[in-house]
Amino acid sequence: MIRVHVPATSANCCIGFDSLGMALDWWATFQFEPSDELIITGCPKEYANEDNLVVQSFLKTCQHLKKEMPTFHLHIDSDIPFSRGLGSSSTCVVAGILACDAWFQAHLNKMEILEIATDIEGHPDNVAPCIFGKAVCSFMEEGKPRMMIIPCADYKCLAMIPDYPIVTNEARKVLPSTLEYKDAVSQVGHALCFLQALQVGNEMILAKSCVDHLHEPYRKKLIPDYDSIHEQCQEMDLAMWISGSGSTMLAISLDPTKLNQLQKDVETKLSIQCRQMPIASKGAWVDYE
Ligand SMILES: Nc1ncnc2c1ncn2[C@@H]1O[C@H](COP(=O)(O)OP(=O)(O)OP(=O)(O)O)[C@@H](O)[C@H]1O
Ligand SMILES: N[C@@H](CCO)C(=O)O
Repeated sequence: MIRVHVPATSANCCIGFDSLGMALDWWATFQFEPSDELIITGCPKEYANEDNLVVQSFLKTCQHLKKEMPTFHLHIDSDIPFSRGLGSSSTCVVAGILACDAWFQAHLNKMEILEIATDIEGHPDNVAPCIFGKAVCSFMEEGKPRMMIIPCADYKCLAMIPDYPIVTNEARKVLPSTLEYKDAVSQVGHALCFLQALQVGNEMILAKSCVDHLHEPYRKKLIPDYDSIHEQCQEMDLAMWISGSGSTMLAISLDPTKLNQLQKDVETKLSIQCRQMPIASKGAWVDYE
């Protein structure tokens, strides 16, 4: 039996649209056993068929390795919610690729895995930290991802998870096609300072560098609770962003008491479910039985 353990991720991190993400210490497990036919358990019925993203990612990896697609029993054990901006689709993609690699003992290296995963997801910002852990920044060069791992100071994360989904494809349709030059200049400055503050643990600069021009101004309209949470985070000098394409919002801090206070307010005043976790220091991994 092959078991793949895969972390949730928070992409964009405010200023890094499609190019920055971090792995969260919140794990899903995907178990694969040989079987005479494809069986999928542990997920809603509508996903229990060959279109399942895990199965499709396994198939794509078979094609890459020039191997026949085997049949297996896939059991998914995940409480990472769908379409909430916590990288649930990336967990499926990375799990399918790693399982196929393990099945055929192909020993793909992590960059090859990232290339296949990016091809499937369309952008590397979730799949890269899912594979490598920590925070990862990336860009695309002639269709291939280039990336750097960013070691992070000891930040804790608070995920504030509304009870409504936002499908990534829909959330991409609200984005503009052009950007003012002055906004591009502002974005570069904020992004550079964000990365440095993330590494060295400068919480004040991290909070101030959370100003985005690429997606948050457009997507916040899809999240009715954004404005009040954003306002409270600004008052508390807390870094906060729309996680992935939403609807989750993530706040991070070195000081757990600040996150506890925010969590209490968000749960009681807005009835939004919260969960705290550190940044995951490692990425997806496989074990065998
Ligand atoms: N446990 C699961 N079982 C089967 N399919 C899943 C599972 N989790 C996620 N998926 C697939 O991923 C899709 C959700 O992807 P989507 O990109 O909309 O959201 P997300 O990955 O959760 O958020 P984001 O990309 O913003 O972080 C689902 O429609 C389904 O196809
Ligand atoms: N960068 C992606 C992450 C969600 O998959 C987006 O914001 O659309």
